[in-house]
Amino acid sequence: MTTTKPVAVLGGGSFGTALANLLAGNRQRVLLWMRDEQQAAYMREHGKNPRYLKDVPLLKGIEPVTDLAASLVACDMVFVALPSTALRAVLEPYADILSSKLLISTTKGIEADTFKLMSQILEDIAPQARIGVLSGPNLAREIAEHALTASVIASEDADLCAQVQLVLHGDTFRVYASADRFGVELGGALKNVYAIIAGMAVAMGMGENTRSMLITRALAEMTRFAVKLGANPMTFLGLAGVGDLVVTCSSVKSRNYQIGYALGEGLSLEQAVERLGEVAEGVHTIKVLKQKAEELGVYMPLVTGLYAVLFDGYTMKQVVGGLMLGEPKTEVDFISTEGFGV
Ligand SMILES: NC(=O)c1ccc[n+]([C@@H]2O[C@H](COP(=O)([O-])OP(=O)(O)OC[C@H]3O[C@@H](n4cnc5c(N)ncnc54)[C@H](O)[C@@H]3O)[C@@H](O)[C@H]2O)c1
Ligand SMILES: O=P(O)(O)OC[C@H](O)CO
Repeated sequence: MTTTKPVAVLGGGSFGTALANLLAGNRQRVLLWMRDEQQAAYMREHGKNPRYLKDVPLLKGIEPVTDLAASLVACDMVFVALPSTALRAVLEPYADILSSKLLISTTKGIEADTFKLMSQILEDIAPQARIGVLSGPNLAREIAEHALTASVIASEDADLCAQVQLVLHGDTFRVYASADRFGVELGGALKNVYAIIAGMAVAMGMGENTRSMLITRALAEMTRFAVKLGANPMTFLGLAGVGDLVVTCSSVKSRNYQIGYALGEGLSLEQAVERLGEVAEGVHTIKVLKQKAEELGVYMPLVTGLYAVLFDGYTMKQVVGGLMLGEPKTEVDFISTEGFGV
């Protein structure tokens, strides 16, 4: 299916590039917006991104551009693939133009001062816009290399979901719809924190039992937190919950995992971030999440442990000791514990 107007993708990084190719592969015209004119000029001339997914040819139909206002005016559907730290500042000046658009966030982060998810920021900026979230186990590199992939478009607006399915569905990319925007988006933001822990654990030589324990307890922890905020726990059993958690905690292609791996090798957080040179949202999320969990009184030992290692000078060994020797507990939160006394 092709729409008559081009589709806008905002962000010239890995995900913006992969998404633009996916859309162009479905014969959509794409305006791929980035802030750097030199980068856009290089992409127009060489048909490749000089910095991200460098070896992936850009498909015909993608126009790298730097005029944000003109790009937004030209399109009805806008995918946002900007870092969470930049999204509000970049888009706020264009509130009027954004009001009539379909805005789909792909950014998996949480705003520091407000604890808002990215689609909530889009709502703040353009309350009249139609808003959705695309999330799932979606490593940019694998999408660009046509690995079979599934994702979730989540919105209260069923027509928006259908339109996004139409432009993205293809031989290698399948899109499921969900009405639980909050749960889908929260899952994508929370899993980054656990991927840092997983990377760290791998660098320190963890076994397969340990990986399984970590991912499963991470799922329990993030679901407990999400339920406290009013989310539907069932969403966490889907692609945007456990699906994304598994891929991000298992893949060396995940940047959050790479940050954790570097920490496990003994680098400081600053060194790890510098070595990566790309966005790893979990580095920001851990701070606000720890604070929010305390505020809400939600038990999140993995989050507390990672925070202690990153910012309070604890060693991984001390934290792991505390976790393993903690008081005995029952397992799945949502099963009755009557008679267990815990
Ligand atoms: N890469 C993936 O596999 C993937 C998959 C799904 C979702 N995401 C999400 O997409 C978002 C973007 O990640 P990415 O992988 O593209 O990051 P990236 O590090 O590959 O690229 C980030 C891009 O944002 C640009 N940028 C930074 N600050 C900017 C600003 N103020 N104005 C305009 N552009 C700015 C950078 O120049 C760069 O082009 C993140 O929230 C990430 O969680 C990424
Ligand atoms: O590379 P990461 O760690 O930002 O993860 C990318 C995607 O979110 C995986 O679904």
